[in-house]
Amino acid sequence: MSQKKNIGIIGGGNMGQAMLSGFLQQGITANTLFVADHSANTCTQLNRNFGIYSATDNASIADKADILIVAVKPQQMRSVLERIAPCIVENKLLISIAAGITSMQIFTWLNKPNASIIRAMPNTPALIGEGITALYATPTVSEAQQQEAQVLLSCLGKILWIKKEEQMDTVTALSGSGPAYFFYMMEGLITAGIQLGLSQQDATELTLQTALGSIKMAVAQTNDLKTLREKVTSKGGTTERGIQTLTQGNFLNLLENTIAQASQRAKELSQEFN
Ligand SMILES: NC(=O)C1=CN([C@@H]2O[C@H](COP(=O)(O)OP(=O)(O)OC[C@H]3O[C@@H](n4cnc5c(N)ncnc54)[C@H](O)[C@@H]3O)[C@@H](O)[C@H]2O)C=CC1
Ligand SMILES: O=C(O)[C@@H]1CCC=N1
Repeated sequence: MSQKKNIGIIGGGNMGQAMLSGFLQQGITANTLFVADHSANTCTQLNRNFGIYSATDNASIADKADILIVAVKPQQMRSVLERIAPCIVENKLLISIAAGITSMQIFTWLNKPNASIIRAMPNTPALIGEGITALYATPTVSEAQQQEAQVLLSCLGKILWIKKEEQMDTVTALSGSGPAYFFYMMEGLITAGIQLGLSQQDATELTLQTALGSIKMAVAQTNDLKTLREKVTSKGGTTERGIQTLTQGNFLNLLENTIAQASQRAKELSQEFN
């Protein structure tokens, strides 16, 4: 991707670094990427590992950036935004990836009702360009800025625009947190395989390739998910017994509750750090 805008990221942690990797892999040049992190150690590592400019002073990075991504924890959002507010001049696009924190809170903490704010919810597969980022643009964001955000964040994988901001909490619970659920499930399958006599190496290879193959079939959409499941499930066979066990354990209910609870937590984060 070729672009001339300066991209700033405040917060060079897990998600900040996943985004940085995605940008660099897609050809955004290191001399247009600037990261602020309050840890001097992190700044040194970012500079060494990614060859980008990094500093502990948020305002200096906010000043340099045409597009500023704020990637600190929800609990740090208020103090970070209040301090960088003078740097958020007209035409600068601010993208927040913080779970739960609403655009209303961002406008209030910046004390800039006309600032251009986009809320984004990426996920860690951004690291390898296989993420999905949901985006919500506030009414102050121009068409051109939406396009800029879309082009930039497409470096991380797919993009999905959301029209209603309240849906961002569900999105956060589903795709923001989602990689953790898949990793957890794979951890569990590997452990089960080992407990039933497989070596760690064999259980891992069987689990990961099965996950990869299943995902590829699901994405190919030659059949819907139910049909794909039914094609594995022989009558009176092994899968049927396995699925029965999941059903008896209320697996689908558990998943529904998982997303509901994670979404509820996003709402709480917003209230806690108001
Ligand atoms: N980790 C994930 O999978 C995802 C995280 N998010 C959101 O991204 C944000 C960051 O999450 P993570 O990267 O997981 O957290 P993290 O803790 O790994 O990274 C946060 C970084 O911010 C730095 N930091 C803390 N206070 C700061 C300050 N005042 N000024 C500058 N830097 C500061 C920390 O040193 C740290 O490197 C959160 O708001 C989270 O909701 C969104 C989508 C996915
Ligand atoms: O767990 C969290 O709060 C963040 C938001 C989505 C993924 N990680």
